[in-house]
Amino acid sequence: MLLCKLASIASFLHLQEKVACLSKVTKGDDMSNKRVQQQIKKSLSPELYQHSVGVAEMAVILAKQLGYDEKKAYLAGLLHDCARDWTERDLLRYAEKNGIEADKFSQKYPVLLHAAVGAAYVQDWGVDDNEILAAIRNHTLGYPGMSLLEQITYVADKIEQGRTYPGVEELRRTVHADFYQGLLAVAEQSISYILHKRQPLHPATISFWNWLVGQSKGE
Ligand SMILES: Nc1ncnc2c1ncn2[C@@H]1O[C@H](COP(=O)(O)OP(=O)(O)O)[C@@H](O)[C@H]1O
Repeated sequence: MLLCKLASIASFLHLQEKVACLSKVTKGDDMSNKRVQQQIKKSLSPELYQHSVGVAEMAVILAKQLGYDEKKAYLAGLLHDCARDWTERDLLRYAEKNGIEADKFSQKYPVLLHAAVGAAYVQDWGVDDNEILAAIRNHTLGYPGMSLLEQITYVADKIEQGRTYPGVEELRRTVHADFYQGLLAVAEQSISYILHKRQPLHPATISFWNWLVGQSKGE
């Protein structure tokens, strides 16, 4: 009888241990998320941090609209510009040291490396979700066949609440009415902006545009 009671107490304690362990893992996730949030706040200028929070919040709105994981969308948005404040020299040096390919275009315009460098850099903070890393890596140039999280981050970057350029309100309306029409309109706006400044367009963005147009025509 006593043995039986002891056994049931032991099994109860074992269960409790298991529950405690499980909640530690969950807590650990929340804590590491918190740590990442503190890291990013420390790493950015107040303006860029505000933009990043804006992108994270808009990414959550879009994730809700599209039925995507809101936590992942938030983190991708928050971290997307983590290397945007770096100097050209630091971007080039980091890329070289970490085996990040700087194509001819990026060698000439190293600011474009902030996306790929950012995706490598956040791994030091423990961010290892491949979808989030890809969303950071591709948020500036785009490419054909972007994943949903990459598209969300790309769009959120251009229409977050802090953006005030002419036409942004209309873009927000289009995105919320039909995300894919909105994506096309956002890409059109940001490509036109670069062309208007008479700047060259990265080849990945040309392919991205051609893909988007094809998609919109059902090709
Ligand atoms: N697809 C592209 N091709 C060539 N240059 C680009 C492209 N996208 C952005 N740029 C240029 O890179 C710089 C930084 O881009 P980005 O970080 O997206 O702008 P912002 O600081 O407005 O968010 C800008 O000067 C922009 O003109």
